[in-house]
Amino acid sequence: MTERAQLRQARRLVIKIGSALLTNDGKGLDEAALGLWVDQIAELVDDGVEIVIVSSGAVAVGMSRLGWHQRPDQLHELQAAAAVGQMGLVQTWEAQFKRHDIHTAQILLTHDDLSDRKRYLNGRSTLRALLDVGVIPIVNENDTVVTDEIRFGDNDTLGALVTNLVDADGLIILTDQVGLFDKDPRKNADATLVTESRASDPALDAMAGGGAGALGRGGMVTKLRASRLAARSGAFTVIVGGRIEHVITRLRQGDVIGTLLLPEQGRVAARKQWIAGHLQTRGRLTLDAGAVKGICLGGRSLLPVGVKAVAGQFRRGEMVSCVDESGREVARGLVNYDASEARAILGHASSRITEVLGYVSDEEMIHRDNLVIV
Ligand SMILES: Nc1ncnc2c1ncn2[C@@H]1O[C@H](COP(=O)(O)OP(=O)(O)O)[C@@H](O)[C@H]1O
Ligand SMILES: N[C@@H](CCC(=O)OP(=O)(O)O)C(=O)O
Repeated sequence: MTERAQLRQARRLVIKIGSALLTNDGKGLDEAALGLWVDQIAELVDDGVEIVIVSSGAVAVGMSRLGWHQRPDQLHELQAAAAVGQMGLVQTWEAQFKRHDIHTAQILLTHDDLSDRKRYLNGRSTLRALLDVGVIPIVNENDTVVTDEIRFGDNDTLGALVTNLVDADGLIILTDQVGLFDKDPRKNADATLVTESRASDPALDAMAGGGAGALGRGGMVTKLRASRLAARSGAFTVIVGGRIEHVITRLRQGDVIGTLLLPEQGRVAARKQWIAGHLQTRGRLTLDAGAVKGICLGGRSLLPVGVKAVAGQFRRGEMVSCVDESGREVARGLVNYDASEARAILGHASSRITEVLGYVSDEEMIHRDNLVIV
């Protein structure tokens, strides 16, 4: 498979759109451009792709609504502008998606939300619940409450953290340049486009050092850093020009536009490493000998039939420890059922889950992609 085919196969994508692009370089919200992206995103949704949008532009839209021509230095003025602009931003997203009968939801996050374990999990469940019912979350930083120290600093990082959070296949960063160049194209006429690279390649650091535009905050440095963060959960990143005609549709078709930055490891390996490193266990499943053998030696998923006991209180998607009958931990993984459901279906064949619970979420108690053997 060529690397661009990953875009054709993606089932869940995060699309981040920068301020300069959304506001047509500060001339107010570019509703026409936004409408064109929405049309293309609606096609992806039709195709079964789940989409999360990370939309910058609150400060820029607020500035334009308030008639401010220069980005203020004072934090409280920035926050005020963001509060005004966020209204315009979400109204526009909502109205544009309504044309396609697609609902949107506003999600405002701070760095604190993603570093606090409970809020992280809550944020994750909310986002997943929205995706499950076909709603498109429109995410931005919660500019009203953040202070200097806890600011993400830029929405590129937020986009990558959301990519990790929802376990997306990829992050698409739409910006005002057609992609990452080997030097800042606004200052160097001979700059050439990088079409594909490993996100981890150190040679990229020197290329991205050119600073940001007047409205954007991060420039390419934060986009590169975002691609490395996204790579931690095995996701690819594309940095691409949002003004390229049919940009999202063309990316989906596998066209070579923009800069594709690839993770070092395959998705499953990276995701397992990320799971192992990031999550604490919330409960314990005791497995019978057959299940231990199946998951440790056979690389199988854990089915309810192999579970003998359930301890602790956990929700769907949380991390549990799997122990053998002597209590020795053999694996950890993200469980598909909450604790009470798991207690109800333990020991049962997967074909009986509907009979026992009245519904079935997944055949597996823990899917093999979400299991780490310890
Ligand atoms: N190597 C590079 N390739 C492309 N753009 C670069 C590079 N170095 C710096 N830049 C600058 O990064 C800007 C995009 O970042 P930014 O202004 O933060 O946009 P956004 O609002 O989309 O996040 C470009 O306008 C460009 O001037
Ligand atoms: N939360 C801010 C984000 C600013 C920001 O990161 O902008 P950008 O570098 O254009 O993605 C806003 O909405 O204005």
